[in-house]
Amino acid sequence: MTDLLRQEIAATADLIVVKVGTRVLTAPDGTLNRERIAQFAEEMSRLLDSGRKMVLVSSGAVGAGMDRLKLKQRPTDLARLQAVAAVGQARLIEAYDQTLAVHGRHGAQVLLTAEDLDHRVRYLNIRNTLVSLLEFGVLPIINENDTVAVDELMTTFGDNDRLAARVTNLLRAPLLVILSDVAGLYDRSPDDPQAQVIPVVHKFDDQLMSFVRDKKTGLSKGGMASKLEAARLVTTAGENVIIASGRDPQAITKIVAGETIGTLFLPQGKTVSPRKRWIGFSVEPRGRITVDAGAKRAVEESGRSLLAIGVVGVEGDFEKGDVVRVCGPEGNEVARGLTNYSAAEVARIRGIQSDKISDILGHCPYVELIHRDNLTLSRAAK
Ligand SMILES: Nc1ncnc2c1ncn2[C@@H]1O[C@H](COP(=O)(O)OP(=O)(O)O)[C@@H](O)[C@H]1O
Ligand SMILES: N[C@@H](CCC(=O)OP(=O)(O)O)C(=O)O
Repeated sequence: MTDLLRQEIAATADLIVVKVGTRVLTAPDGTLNRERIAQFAEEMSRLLDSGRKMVLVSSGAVGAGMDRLKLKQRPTDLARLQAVAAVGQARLIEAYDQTLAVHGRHGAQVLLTAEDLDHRVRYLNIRNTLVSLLEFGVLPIINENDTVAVDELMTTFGDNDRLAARVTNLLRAPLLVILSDVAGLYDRSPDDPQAQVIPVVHKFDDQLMSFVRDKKTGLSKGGMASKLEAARLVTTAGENVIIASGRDPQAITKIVAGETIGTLFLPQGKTVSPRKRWIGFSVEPRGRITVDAGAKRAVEESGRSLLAIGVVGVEGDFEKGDVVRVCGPEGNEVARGLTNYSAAEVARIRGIQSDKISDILGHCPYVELIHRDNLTLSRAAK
């Protein structure tokens, strides 16, 4: 079953986003592994030659910068990390480009921040640029813009795994491949000799999250938790993710041949429209609206718009047009949506019938607090 599925996914994935993490691209002392970069570039060239469109999300700027500046240890303070990444980013692209050129291909540097993807216009500009690069037969090589973004360098969450997921959703790519130093998602700590790779994940549940055994080290920051979050973002939008070992120099080639390697995460439901992907899986929400059980059902099960009458609470400092979380009475996120009213307005009209909104606010531009066309369910629709 899984093998047939893999073969079908491999055969139909005309556009593949590949994310390569720090652990694969750097030696244990943190410096850049140029041999691995050359292998990736060669593999990417072959796949481009075979007619697939490929996008690479590559970490490794800090490692490359350490090489250049002859640092033996990864800096721990932010400004120095950013400086090292700025030096290294140029080296990283150069290293990819050298091998790509041997195969008649070119790499293009694309540096992005989470905020770039929050803005609808910038988001569409990024999409247009990437699509044009693909039409030129060029390999876009994406990294977070470390000079301005601090998330990926310092925190445990906003890392290249999630950036890769957002780029996959932006391009509507059918497959995201995340390459790391592990063979896939293990059913227990990777250090445990009994640990087995889970070949396929059908559903995101609490048990899945319980397999995460991240130990934070100085090297990479995302860990398996952020890989699972990336997989959730992509599969909820209706596409596929494979986590596999980047230590295998043929990993992508094998995946494209439909071989059973790594962990395959299957789509969680129907394919989600491009605009709803942006709302649900790209933008960072600016606040939270808590709704009662009836409104939760209306949104989640009946696909209805959210009305003020079902709102019981509001948090955050959002404006009209911002994306907010919609949470049920127990606090669980039900959906994300573009709100028609600011946080201050929602606080005044919560629990109110729609025809009374203008009595309170003096105007009522919209009957719905969030229109259903602007709502994306956080769990896939059946
Ligand atoms: N259940 C698990 N299965 C596999 N790897 C896991 C698991 N839980 C935690 N990990 C850790 O996730 C690490 C990979 O993530 P990360 O360090 O962010 O690598 P990368 O630099 O490739 O992004 C592995 O080295 C492993 O220690
Ligand atoms: N952007 C930085 C850090 C990337 C990073 O740590 O990411 P990852 O290894 O994917 O968790 C770099 O290129 O070195």
